[in-house]
Amino acid sequence: MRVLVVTAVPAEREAVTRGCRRAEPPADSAADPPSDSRSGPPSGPPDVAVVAAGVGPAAAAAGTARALALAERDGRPFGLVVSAGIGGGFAPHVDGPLVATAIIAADLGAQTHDGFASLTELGFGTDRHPVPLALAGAVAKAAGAVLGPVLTVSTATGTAERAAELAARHPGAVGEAMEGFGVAEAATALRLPALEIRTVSNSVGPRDRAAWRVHDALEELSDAFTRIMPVLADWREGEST
Ligand SMILES: O=C(O)c1cccc(C(=O)CC[C@H]2O[C@@H](n3cnc4c(=O)[nH]cnc43)[C@H](O)[C@@H]2O)c1
Repeated sequence: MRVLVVTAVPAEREAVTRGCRRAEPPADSAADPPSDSRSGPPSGPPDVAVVAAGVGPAAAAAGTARALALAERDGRPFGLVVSAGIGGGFAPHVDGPLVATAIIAADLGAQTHDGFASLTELGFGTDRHPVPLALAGAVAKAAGAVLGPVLTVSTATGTAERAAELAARHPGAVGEAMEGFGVAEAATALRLPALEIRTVSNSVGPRDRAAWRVHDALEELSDAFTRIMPVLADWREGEST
């Protein structure tokens, strides 16, 4: 199965690519026969393509849609789409990897007299995409990641008040970034499952660029992909979500 990984910037794409290349192939089927017929023989490493589509949900959606369409045209369709990169963590998740249990557009909607109304609440569509939960759980286990909703914003949070507002609206949210919902929108348009994995570069809250751990987060992103490649290799489209 082909996997499309979409990042925002080239540095994230290169980190993911490094991680994929380091991954050991799954155990040889001759040495380790499958434990049950359902799983079938272990497959080889997944065919992973990594693209840097740009920062923000619109660039992410456009870049994902383009990559998916070209693959369809070439007769080499993708079976899974992953939004990956650095992101902000909601306390206490202030470092390490995060895997989305839902991909939520947190500022897609309208300001009303009663506060923010999401696209879903307005009746104009959806503000959230589900993920294949069994796969997300297996990916999180392999990566040592925290599971929870990951928010997509067009405006990165820069105050404690905004962080608290988002956390109150989305109980259990573990992270914030700017591309996941765009990637998931494009994947959903082609009826493909989507995941989001982030490694925390900063805490969601007061703007403090000096406190960002971008290099560490990129190294952790690379390591996460080394760890999850065997999981992606053995996942079959249409498996229980
Ligand atoms: O200049 C700032 O204060 C600032 C604060 C948060 C994010 C940015 C970005 O330009 C984000 C660009 C890029 O990184 C991802 N990212 C990383 N941390 C966060 C975050 O806390 N909130 C949203 N996005 C974040 C994001 O996915 C973008 O690709 C600048």
